[in-house]
Amino acid sequence: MTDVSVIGCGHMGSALVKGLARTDTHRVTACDLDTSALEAVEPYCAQTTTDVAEAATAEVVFVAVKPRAIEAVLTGLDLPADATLVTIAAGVPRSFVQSHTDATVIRVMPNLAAETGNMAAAVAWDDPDETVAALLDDLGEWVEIDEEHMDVATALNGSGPAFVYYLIQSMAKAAVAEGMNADAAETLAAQTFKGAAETALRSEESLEALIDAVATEGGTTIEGMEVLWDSDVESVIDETLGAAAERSRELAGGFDDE
Ligand SMILES: NC(=O)C1=CN([C@@H]2O[C@H](COP(=O)(O)OP(=O)(O)OC[C@H]3O[C@@H](n4cnc5c(N)ncnc54)[C@H](O)[C@@H]3O)[C@@H](O)[C@H]2O)C=CC1
Ligand SMILES: O=C(O)[C@@H]1CCC=N1
Repeated sequence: MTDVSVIGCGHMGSALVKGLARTDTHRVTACDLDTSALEAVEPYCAQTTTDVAEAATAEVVFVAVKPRAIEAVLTGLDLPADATLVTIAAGVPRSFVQSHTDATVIRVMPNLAAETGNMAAAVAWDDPDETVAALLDDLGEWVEIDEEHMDVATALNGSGPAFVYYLIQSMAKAAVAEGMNADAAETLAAQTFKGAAETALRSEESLEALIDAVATEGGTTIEGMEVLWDSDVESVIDETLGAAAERSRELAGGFDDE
């Protein structure tokens, strides 16, 4: 049983609390200044508190407040050297967080699918931490990266769910334009993303081979793929991730570690 606290139970913090509640190997303290945020997570955790000192006794402390609020939280958080602080804030360097705490700092870029155990997370740490690795395993899939790639991870898997929702919506809209009922179109589009993602994750085949497997010779898929290959979709996606990554770099510019 790992004692975990989550400071900041808004969109991302509450997803972490709910995701951790899916297994019974954690004792979670949820901390927020906003009592309505705490009420929303109360059924999923051992205790809720508005007092950051109560959250400071956990073995692993997730800080899940907005980047602009992180300095105030760190200043009020007195963690011992044997604690681990996990920072998930976009654009906030690990060195900045480390300069405010004696705890070991691990930087993670998670996403909202933590709530359902389907999170994609990028992790930057000095040394692998088995306890944090086990927590992340419970929340979904994670990969270790160098911190210099955190800006692009923030764009790819942190912001990524929003981009994917947009693509699901676009495919569903196209089906509706062909006359399909909107609910049916959204279910089919979303489930198609889920199924394709599951295959992409589990298959040994390359993505090109997976496309080929769908595209029967003389069939329908190749007609659609020709449109995609001839379009500027790839460069638009490149710009989309580029803009989000650039914003992460801009945010980082507002923090220094002194
Ligand atoms: N929303 C998302 O999809 C993702 C967010 N993140 C990161 O997670 C962090 C939180 O983002 P969101 O959940 O979207 O923001 P949010 O605004 O939904 O939640 C922030 C929460 O922190 C609480 N808070 C503020 N000051 C506090 C304090 N001093 N003590 C305790 N609680 C305090 C607020 O009351 C609020 O409930 C950000 O740093 C963001 O970069 C990372 C990955 C994905
Ligand atoms: O939009 C944001 O800044 C946060 C970080 C990644 C996803 N949401």
